[in-house]
Amino acid sequence: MPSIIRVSGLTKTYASGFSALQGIDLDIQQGEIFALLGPNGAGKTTLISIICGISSPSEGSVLADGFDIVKDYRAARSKIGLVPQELCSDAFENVWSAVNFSRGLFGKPSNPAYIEKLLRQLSLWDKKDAQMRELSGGMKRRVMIAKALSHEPDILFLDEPTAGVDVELRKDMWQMVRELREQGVTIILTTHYIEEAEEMADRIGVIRQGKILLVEEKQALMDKLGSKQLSIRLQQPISEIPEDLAEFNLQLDDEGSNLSYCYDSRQEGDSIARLLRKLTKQGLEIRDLNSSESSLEDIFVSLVHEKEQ
Ligand SMILES: Nc1ncnc2c1ncn2[C@@H]1O[C@H](COP(=O)(O)OP(=O)(O)OP(=O)(O)O)[C@@H](O)[C@H]1O
Repeated sequence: MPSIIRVSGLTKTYASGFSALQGIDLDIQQGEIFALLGPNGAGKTTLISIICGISSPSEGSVLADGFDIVKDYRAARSKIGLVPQELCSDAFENVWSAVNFSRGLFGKPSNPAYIEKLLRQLSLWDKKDAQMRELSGGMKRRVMIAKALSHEPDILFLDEPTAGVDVELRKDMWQMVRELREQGVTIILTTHYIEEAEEMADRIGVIRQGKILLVEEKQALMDKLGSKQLSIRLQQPISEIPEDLAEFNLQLDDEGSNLSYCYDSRQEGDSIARLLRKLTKQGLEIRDLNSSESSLEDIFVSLVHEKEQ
């Protein structure tokens, strides 16, 4: 797939001297949902602000659909819609005007049919005459999305789209984002909800302290770093792990009545079968078995932690 955004050697040093981005290289592919995942202060908003032309880079370059965001600012910016982290709009303006006005800002000719389609798609059509102050938080967020899409961009940035949003609305937002992708819009979202990245993204980039730690297909990331755990409940508690089982990565918990076996799901081979045979040989009777997979959250925490060392 071709890259629709190409970030090369991007750095950002704020006037305070703080270095928020330190040599970012990143390619976003056309038509994907890309999640930029990182803890608070990692540099996500700074990166998005530069790509969207709100903040200027210190070094490096960004191409949006082939246009340089500094040299060809207008052309690059017209390709991009941004839903900022903070909801900002005029409380007394009505929905239709707010969205229509945003389109005008990009110098696009008025297109009421497109705005109507957009508002219908975002379930805002019946609110088109309502003032912003009359809307619920979820509706306001949808208006922000409509504003960001008003000039028909190919790329949509969503900065923390579901921060502080309840579970139901979050799921609606996810559905909406998927539908946009089906229409060919490339989506880049920042989040620190790992669940959101797990649920939505085709690829995930992890950023920390102004550096990209990794970029991977979501599934590959989960397969690559995913470990599994097998919980073995014993009929009778034991006081220590028998020496014969030393080769396995076992932990004894729950007052001796549970053995936890941690293994790499890709390299498991026949170790579980061997472990179970050895348990039987030791005369340990099994009451129950339960296996669980590590989530993206576990992976993320271990990754960020690992790089800190
Ligand atoms: N105008 C500024 N001047 C100086 N430092 C800044 C400025 N804006 C942001 N920073 C610093 O740059 C770092 C990255 O901030 P940024 O907002 O990009 O992080 P983030 O990953 O979006 O965080 P969050 O998840 O909390 O929104 C932070 O340490 C922040 O304090």
